[in-house]
Amino acid sequence: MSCMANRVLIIGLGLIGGSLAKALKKKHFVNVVVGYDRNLDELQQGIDLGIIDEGCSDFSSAVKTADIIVLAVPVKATEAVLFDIKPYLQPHTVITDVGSTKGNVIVAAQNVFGSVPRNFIPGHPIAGSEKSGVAAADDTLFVKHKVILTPLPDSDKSATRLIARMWQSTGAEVLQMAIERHDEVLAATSHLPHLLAFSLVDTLAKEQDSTEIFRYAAGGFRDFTRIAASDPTMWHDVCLANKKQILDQIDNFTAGLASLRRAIVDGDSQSMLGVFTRAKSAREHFNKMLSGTAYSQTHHNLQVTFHIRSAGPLQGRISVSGDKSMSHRAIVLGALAEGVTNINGFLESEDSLATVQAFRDMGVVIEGPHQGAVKIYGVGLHGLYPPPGPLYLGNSGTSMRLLSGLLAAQKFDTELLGDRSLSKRPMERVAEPLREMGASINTSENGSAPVYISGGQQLSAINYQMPVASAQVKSALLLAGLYAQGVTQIKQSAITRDHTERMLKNFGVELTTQNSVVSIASGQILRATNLDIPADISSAAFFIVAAAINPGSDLVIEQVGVNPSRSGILDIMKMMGADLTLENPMTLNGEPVADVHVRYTPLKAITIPEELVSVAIDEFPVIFVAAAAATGVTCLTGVGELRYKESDRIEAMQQGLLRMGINVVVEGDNILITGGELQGANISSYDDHRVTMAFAVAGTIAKDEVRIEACSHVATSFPEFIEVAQKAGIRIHKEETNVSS
Ligand SMILES: O=C(O)C1=C[C@@H](OP(=O)(O)O)[C@@H](O)[C@H](O)C1
Ligand SMILES: C=C(OP(=O)(O)O)C(=O)O
Repeated sequence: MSCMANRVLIIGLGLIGGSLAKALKKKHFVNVVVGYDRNLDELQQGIDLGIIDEGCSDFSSAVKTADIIVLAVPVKATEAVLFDIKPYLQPHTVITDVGSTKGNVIVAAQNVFGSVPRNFIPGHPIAGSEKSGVAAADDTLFVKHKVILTPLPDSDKSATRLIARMWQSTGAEVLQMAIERHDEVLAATSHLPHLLAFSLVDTLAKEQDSTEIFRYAAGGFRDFTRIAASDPTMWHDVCLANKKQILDQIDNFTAGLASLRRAIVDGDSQSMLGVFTRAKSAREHFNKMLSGTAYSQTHHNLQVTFHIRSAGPLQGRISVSGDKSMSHRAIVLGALAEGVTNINGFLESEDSLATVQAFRDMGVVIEGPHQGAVKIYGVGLHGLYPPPGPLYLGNSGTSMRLLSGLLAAQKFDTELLGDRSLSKRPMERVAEPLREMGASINTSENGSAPVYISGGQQLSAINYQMPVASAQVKSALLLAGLYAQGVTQIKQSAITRDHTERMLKNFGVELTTQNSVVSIASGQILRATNLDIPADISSAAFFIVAAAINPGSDLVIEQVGVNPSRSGILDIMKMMGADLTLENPMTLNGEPVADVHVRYTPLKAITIPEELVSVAIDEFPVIFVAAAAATGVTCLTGVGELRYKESDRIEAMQQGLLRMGINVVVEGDNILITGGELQGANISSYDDHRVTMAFAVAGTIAKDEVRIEACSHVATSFPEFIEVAQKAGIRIHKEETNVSS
């Protein structure tokens, strides 16, 4: 089989055949594009418009000389066309088709040839338009569209490659699928929506006052029914060709609609909201999951670059968004509670939204977030439903680890997936103690995601000495402990954030912490509550450092959570000489909160005490920047955990600071940073939100512009970073480049 093609014969010059002809000619994929159409006017138009090189009105010579034959005819006509071309087919000729159902095309080939020829490679371009005819041919129709090839197990491999290359030359992305799967998937994603559009328009058109209805039909109706203008004959054929799969999908949809109808009849708000809130986020979610990118960014083709110039003083009062750790926990505990939990101050970031989506996938109705307000209809400890597929947790380590603990105790199986960064992070640190409790949980070969959890295991309490200082591990075990027989005890080697413990108490759960051992007994019920989430100290940290290093600054960051298990940044900055005061202290749902007031004073280098590492763990990227701005050599030890975050944060900070002219020496986990004058530079974000924001702060005191590449990840924890930074007086702007064009 030759892998080159000289002549392509396209049988059927409709929209698809015509567009393919035009694209192949434009890309010079072959020397000659020959067209055939029963309708001689169409054929003549194809020649006149320059869409084909040659037209033929009888098959014999065109088929004999073709290297590739594309059947671009209605699926129902496939058998007749194959029969007609059979006498002239040459052994080397590769045949393909463009039909939107594949099972029947295979049957047609069997009927004509006895068995499917090895060089017949069925295909289906997922592209189209409600327009038809060769005049509508568009050579860009397939660009960035998918084409599914469904070769049989014994199909010729080089023939498959040739057809794949043909489609790729038109700009399409080529995939392969088994025939049955193709027909099932298409029934759900293409055939059902078309039938719904036809049926809706037909039903409304039959109403007596249909003219009125259509006159006032708004955009929603038009969007939904656009495809009802598609070719009726083609859709008639599709329905017959893919009957079983289409009927299954209609039944599935009818059942869904019937249950929505029931909810409306019963005035069952929770069920109605369940359908609407899940559907609202589902499209976005699946796009993210398929592209392996972050969760809620709508413009994932945009490359975001930050530009920062040295600022004047930072002044005034700012507020930063809600605490990420508490936002995750509020969703988890609200979902497990009995009753309705209202949250205010919820962080609407990629990570916390990943947790929201996971619980929606497990049947929990969650309204919002809307301007920080979220309402969760708790389902109780045993009310979660099996999710319809893997739970996709984007970039969020907290979601994956906390959920591992919770899901290990459920009756159903789950699979947890993450993006590229999360898929590299260690998950055995939660899997291993959960196994000790009796969980059935597997991680990948290198101990990371995907995490597979088999449900239906009765867990037993353990006494666990944590080898790493990790609030995520502790929290996972506390959640599992809610279900495990006995009293689960977790001993910490260092202080880690205790938001889970504090928040569980808000939900009425009793637990104790004594001599760094946290104990929780199972059999307790969580009762819904209302929660106010304070501003995130980890986000405030960027402005604390920025104000501390920019002469003349006087900045207040309002209502920041200053829980001592999180406030290491304040201690470290004070030790370095920063002028920092806490004002208006208060308590919100058991969490200490205060306004943080920072005024500029020169910083001096220190040796950071190791016991402050775990209580400032996420702030180290920006602490590196404070050290770069301080006089002298700052020493850090025991920060190895930084290597297991969204990036290797030691490496990321060292490389970036070196580019800015700062001497950073790393020996194992010991780091020496010599303060100095920072230069402008191009910096890589390492796709890490905290690294990005830390270098934005470094840019405020650099001599020349700092440019940070790939910054969209700030949405992981702080989507409004740019706006807040500008408000504080930082000269930062973002440049967006469309990488798809
Ligand atoms: O429990 C939490 O919410 C978090 C704990 C920390 O991780 P480790 O538990 O891995 O230290 C921290 O780095 C992360 O940003 C949030
Ligand atoms: C490490 C972080 O988060 P997570 O572990 O949830 O991904 C972080 O926000 O810095």
